[in-house]
Amino acid sequence: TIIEAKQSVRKFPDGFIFGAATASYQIEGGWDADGKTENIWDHMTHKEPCLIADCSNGDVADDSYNLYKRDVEMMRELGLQFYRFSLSWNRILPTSFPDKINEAGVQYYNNLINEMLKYNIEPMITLYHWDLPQKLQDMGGWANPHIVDWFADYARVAFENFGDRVKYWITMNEPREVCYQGYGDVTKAPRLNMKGIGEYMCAKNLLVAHAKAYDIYDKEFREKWGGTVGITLSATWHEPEGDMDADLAETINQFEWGQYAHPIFSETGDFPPIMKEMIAAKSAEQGFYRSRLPEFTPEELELVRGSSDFLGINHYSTFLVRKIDERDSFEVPSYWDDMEIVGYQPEEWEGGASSWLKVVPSGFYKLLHRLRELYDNPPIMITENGFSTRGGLEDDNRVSYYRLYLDAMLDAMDEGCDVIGYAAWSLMDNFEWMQGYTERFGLYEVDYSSPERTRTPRKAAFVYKEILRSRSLDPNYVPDTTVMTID
Ligand SMILES: O=S(=O)(O)CCCN1CCN(CCO[C@@H]2O[C@H](CO)[C@@H](O)[C@H](O)[C@H]2O)CC1
Repeated sequence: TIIEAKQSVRKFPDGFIFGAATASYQIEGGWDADGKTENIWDHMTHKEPCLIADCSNGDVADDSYNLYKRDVEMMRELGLQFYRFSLSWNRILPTSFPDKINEAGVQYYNNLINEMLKYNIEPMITLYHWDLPQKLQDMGGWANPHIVDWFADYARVAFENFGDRVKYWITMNEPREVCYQGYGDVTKAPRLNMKGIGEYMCAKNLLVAHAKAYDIYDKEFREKWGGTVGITLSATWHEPEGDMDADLAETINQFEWGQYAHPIFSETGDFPPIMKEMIAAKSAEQGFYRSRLPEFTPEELELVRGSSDFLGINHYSTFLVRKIDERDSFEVPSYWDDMEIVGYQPEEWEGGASSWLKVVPSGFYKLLHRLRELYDNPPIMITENGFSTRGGLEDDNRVSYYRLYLDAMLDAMDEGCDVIGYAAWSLMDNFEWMQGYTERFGLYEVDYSSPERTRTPRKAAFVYKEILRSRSLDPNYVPDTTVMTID
């Protein structure tokens, strides 16, 4: 189905900011350089290399640990206003705790931040983008309530060292992927697979940890530095097919991103009521003495509610939903059995290299309106949106994806959704987790066969550059891709 972008040229509002995003484990390399210690992705990829599609890892990745000046040059070529990147917890704190600060690690991030500020590119830091210190995972990781203080102590060190120059902070990247895929399944490190139990313990502790970090910024740093702190949620849009009742779609949206948005952005706080009801009923049925969904204490509820200045959203695609039936065999207990719903995407939908990435711009539009309705129109920063291919510079399908999704976003903004900025995922190809380097998301292609990890702009980089330069969306713009300049 060819989805036509509108033919008119559309302007972005003044004040709207454009960027691009990456993450530490996916780009830095230097996995054990200058005192950095092991995280759960180092550990997993070294222990079982071929869990990754191409048996690769992030030991070197894009080598941004050494090539960050080229990265900043690329940001200048694109004309980025901001760049979202994440800190490697144990590049800064080798023991995971603040008893020892690794000056070389702090220096790397200071070098990157200072190089960006030299060219007026705003740094946006994600404190946690999945690379937990292995030592903390050995002590239970996100299932251990002590992680609240471990994370808060780490956050304070980051605020102290970079907060004078960094005004945009994101505590967590995609809690649902951390908890469901890492603790309730085997599709992300640490692959604990404690279905129906681990992901909910992780969810509660991670939310409290996030809130404690927010509170620290609020009380100890906001007065003197005036930055903003938010959280980034992965938000897939789900919708009913045909005459299926809309409640099914609403339930899976609430289990997927409402699980984290409701405790922070809703009037009442706490997990979504539908989640509490369904998991409590299932737990009783299954003989548990108490619900498998942990409870917040009254103090925790208060700490979490309202603990974000903006809502970061990573959106890529849309799923249809159906009730679980005899075709399915979800384990009991499990996240999927708890909601008795499953998402799926029709074969004929046009997609990217990632199995779950179908081109459905209308889903983005609907998601933005739903978030506006549910949480009283919070300021939303699109912290990731992008398209994967198998490689190649003539990426017309990536160009089309960006145009369609930015067009859908402008429609939602024209109708009142408070979207304040947008970051393309990703500045350059990088380690795509369990898919290794087989799925490419970069505006710039990275050559992994060259020790220099040469970065080359794709057609989409030239188109994105023009969108940022003209601050408008022209579906008929044809870029001259012969040379990339810094304007
Ligand atoms: O419901 S299911 O579990 O059957 C599948 C739902 C679809 N998921 C939604 C979340 N998305 C996270 C994307 O993950 C984000 O996007 C980038 C590209 O993957 C990563 O490289 C980034 O690190 C990450 O922040 C992966 C696909």
